[in-house]
Amino acid sequence: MCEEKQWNSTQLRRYDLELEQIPRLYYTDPKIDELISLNKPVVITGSNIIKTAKANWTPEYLEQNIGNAGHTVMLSKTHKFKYFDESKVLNKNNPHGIEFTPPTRKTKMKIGEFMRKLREWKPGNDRLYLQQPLNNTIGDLLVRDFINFDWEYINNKQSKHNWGPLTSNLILISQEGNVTPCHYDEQQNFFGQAYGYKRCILFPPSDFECLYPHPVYHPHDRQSMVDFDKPDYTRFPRFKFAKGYETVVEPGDVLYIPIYWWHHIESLMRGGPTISVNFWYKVGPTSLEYPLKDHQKVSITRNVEKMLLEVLQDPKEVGPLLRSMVLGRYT
Ligand SMILES: C[C@@H](CC(=O)O)C(=O)C(=O)O
Ligand SMILES: [Zn+2]
Repeated sequence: MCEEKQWNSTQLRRYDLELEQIPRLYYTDPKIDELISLNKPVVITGSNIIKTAKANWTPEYLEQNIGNAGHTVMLSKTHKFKYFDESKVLNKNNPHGIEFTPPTRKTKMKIGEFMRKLREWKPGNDRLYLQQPLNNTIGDLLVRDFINFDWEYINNKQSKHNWGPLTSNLILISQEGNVTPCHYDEQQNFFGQAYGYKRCILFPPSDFECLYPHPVYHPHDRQSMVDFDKPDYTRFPRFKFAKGYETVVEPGDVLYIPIYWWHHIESLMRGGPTISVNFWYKVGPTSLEYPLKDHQKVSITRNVEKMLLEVLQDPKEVGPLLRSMVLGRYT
C-alpha cells in the first residue's frame, strides 16, 4: 500500500542539476550491506534505528525535554548555513588564519527562546538552525529515547563495515527552507530523520573536479565553492557535469551518507520545522588496496595540500608550484 506523499515538488528548491534517486530499501534487505560495503548511499526504511525519536520528537516535546542549557544555534541572513571552521579564521589568537567574513553567526540559545523566535519569524529576520551535539546537557527523556535507539542494528552495521568509533550525534532542529550547502565530511554518517522532511542531494567523491572545494587551509575547507542557487559556470565550468543523487527523507528514515560523499541538505520549504539526528563515525582501519578508491584519492589530495602549505607557508605559492609540476609533464 503506497502511502499518500506528505510533500510536493514545489517545496523543493530548483537547481540546474540532473539527479537520480537514491535507493530506498527496507531495513532487512541484504542489498543495504552491499551498498554500504561499496561506499554508496542508501535510505534505510522501516527500521527501529531511531524509532523513539520518530515516535516522540516533535518541536513541542523537544521544547519540554531537550534540556535547559544554552544550545548551539546558527543564525543566517539567508537560507544557507554554509559551515566554516573557526580555527582557520584570522583573529588575535590565530595569526596564521585568513581574513574571512563568516556567512553565519554561532550563538547559544535556550530552547524556549529558540522555539519562540521560530514561531515569530518574519522575512528579514535572521534564520535559525539549532545544531546541538547530544551530550550531558540533554534532558533525561531524550537520553532515554537515545538509549532506546536500535543500537543492535546500528552497532552491527558499524562492525560489519569496519567503521571506526562513533564520535558524535548531532541533534538538528531546522527552520523550514534552511539549506546546508554542498560539502563532504571525513566521517561515515547515519543520518536519521525524526520529524518533517529533508531533501538530500548527494554526489560521489569522484565529482571532486565538478564541485570545486575551497582550499584545505580555508575556513570553508570541505565545502563546495559553487553556489547552487546561482552557479558561476565561468569559474566552475565542470559543475555542469556533476552527477547527483537525491532523496527526500521522511520521519523514521535513516540515510547512509558515505564518508567523503558530497551532500547538500535542505528542509522543505513551507514544510514546517524539521528534526534530525545524525551518527558520525571515524573511518576505520583501511588498507591501501589498488586501484585506490575515489575517496582515498580525495584524502591524498588533502594531505598533499597540507604538506605543500606547511612547506611553502604562503597559499599563493601552492597553485604555481603545482602547475609547474603538472602542466606539460603529467597532462
Ligand atoms: C548537519 C547535516 C546537514 C543538515 O542536516 O542540515 C550534515 O551535513 C551531516 O549530518 O553531515
Ligand atoms: Zn555533513
